[in-house]
Amino acid sequence: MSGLAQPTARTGEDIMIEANGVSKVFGSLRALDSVSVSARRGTVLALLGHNGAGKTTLVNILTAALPPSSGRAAVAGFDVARDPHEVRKRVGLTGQFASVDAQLSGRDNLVLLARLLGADRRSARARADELLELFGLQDFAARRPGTYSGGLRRRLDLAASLVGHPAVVFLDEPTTGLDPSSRLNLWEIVEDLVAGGTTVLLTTQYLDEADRLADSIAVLSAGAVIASGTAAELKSKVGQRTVTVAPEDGSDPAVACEAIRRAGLEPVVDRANGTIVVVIEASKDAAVVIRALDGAGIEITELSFGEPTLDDVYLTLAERPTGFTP
Ligand SMILES: Nc1ncnc2c1ncn2[C@@H]1O[C@H](COP(=O)(O)OP(=O)(O)OP(=O)(O)O)[C@@H](O)[C@H]1O
Repeated sequence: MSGLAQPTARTGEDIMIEANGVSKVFGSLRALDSVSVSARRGTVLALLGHNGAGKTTLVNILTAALPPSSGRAAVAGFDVARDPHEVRKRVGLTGQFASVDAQLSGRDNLVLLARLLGADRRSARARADELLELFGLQDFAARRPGTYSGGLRRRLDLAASLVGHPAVVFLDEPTTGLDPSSRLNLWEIVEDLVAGGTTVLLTTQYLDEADRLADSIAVLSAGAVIASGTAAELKSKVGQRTVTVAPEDGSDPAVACEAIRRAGLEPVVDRANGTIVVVIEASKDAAVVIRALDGAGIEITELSFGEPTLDDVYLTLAERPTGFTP
């Protein structure tokens, strides 16, 4: 009789996902061109890119479903080309739930998956119940997945991918089509999972999702990584932080601008909104603007900060085919 073993990474392994100069060629098409990405244990790596950028191909290589044409990829310290079985034992893939039995209840499906992974009946039931509780699915355990809402199906799908205690989970667009509260619920589940040491590779079209969940982001375009880093690093590459002030009605914008300039910053007047926009390097520069206007006797009726968003990053960096809508 056996339970579900937790396959471990190679001893001391901290980099759980690594692609090094990975290329993939399909006939005359170079789907991946020398892609390098990595993720440490217990972190989320997000892959962003338009349709056809190469995300699925990279995921297929990292899950040992497809061999790279050249370059090296490893998961949990095991090379995908040399040790594909070891890799497959350690990865969880969402989107797999469609392949299980539609006639079985949610719980019985999880039990069946655990049995297929070699657990005895008792351990399989225990693992199913553990996951049902973790995902708040106890009340739906006896129902068939076909009767579930979209949000419940995604949760069951994610639960199914975790049956074998994978060290690395691949989430392919996990919240597409979900309502805001179901998205939030799934994000919290992913955050708990990562806090527990699981490493996640997330592909998403939602930049707010990458912003919230990802420790690092790689932007893929036409098979190549065109930018990578934390969300903050990517934002600072493409955009500037600004502070926008609205001086009181009737005040002369030229006087306000002169005061800001004397304080060492460069203002721009937005005539359409009657506001003044100042590019700032640090939060303390906002105080400089306020003090400068106060010193000139100008009241401020509105004050706001502008941060570049990941949308700015994506739209600036990613090469977009005609007709593509992010
Ligand atoms: N088995 C294959 N044979 C030939 N070409 C392929 C194969 N798989 C993928 N491609 C091509 O490789 C390129 C990258 O495809 P891939 O599916 O990796 O992109 P993607 O970023 O995952 O896109 P999507 O968001 O649409 O899933 C595309 O041009 C695609 O048509």
